[in-house]
Amino acid sequence: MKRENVLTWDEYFMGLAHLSALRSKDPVAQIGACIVSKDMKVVGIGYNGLPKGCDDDTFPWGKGGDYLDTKFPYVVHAELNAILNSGTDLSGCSLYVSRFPCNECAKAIIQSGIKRVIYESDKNFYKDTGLASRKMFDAAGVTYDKLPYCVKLQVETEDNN
Ligand SMILES: O=c1ccn([C@H]2C[C@H](O)[C@@H](COP(=O)(O)O)O2)c(=O)[nH]1
Ligand SMILES: [Zn+2]
Repeated sequence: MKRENVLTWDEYFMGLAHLSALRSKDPVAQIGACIVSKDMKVVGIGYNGLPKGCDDDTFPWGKGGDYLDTKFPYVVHAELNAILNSGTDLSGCSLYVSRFPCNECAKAIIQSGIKRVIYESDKNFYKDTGLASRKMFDAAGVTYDKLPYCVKLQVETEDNN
């Protein structure tokens, strides 16, 4: 008899986004993103991190003080990294991301041809950045759906092997 109660597709792809987020060096926010094609193949994955050649130990990770001494001007957002890592046509794809995208990521999402965003945290959703994202998504016909926090990485035990 087959196993029941396996992960749904949404849980599976959001789970991959979470796994990717674990690579982030940001001490405050670890964001993961996973792009999925119409035929349910993973075509891009990413997390928030510094651009190539920018040393994790040299660049700042703080949020306070001078703008140039904070992480904000330097970190590549998870969604953008997933798009840049994909190297393929993303028309009609879905993007799973652990936090609702900021307006800069929204622009990249729209321009890449992604048509659906599935997110978990709505930390940005009601901020100006999230409002701008929604305004652009609505105009461009990109849908966005919130997933409940239901994804847990399960450690194998003898019982569930
Ligand atoms: O759409 C987004 C927005 C932000 N991020 C990344 C960028 C930073 O590393 C953190 C945000 O840090 P806070 O301390 O929560 O301000 O998240 C992203 O990947 N995608
Ligand atoms: Zn962003």
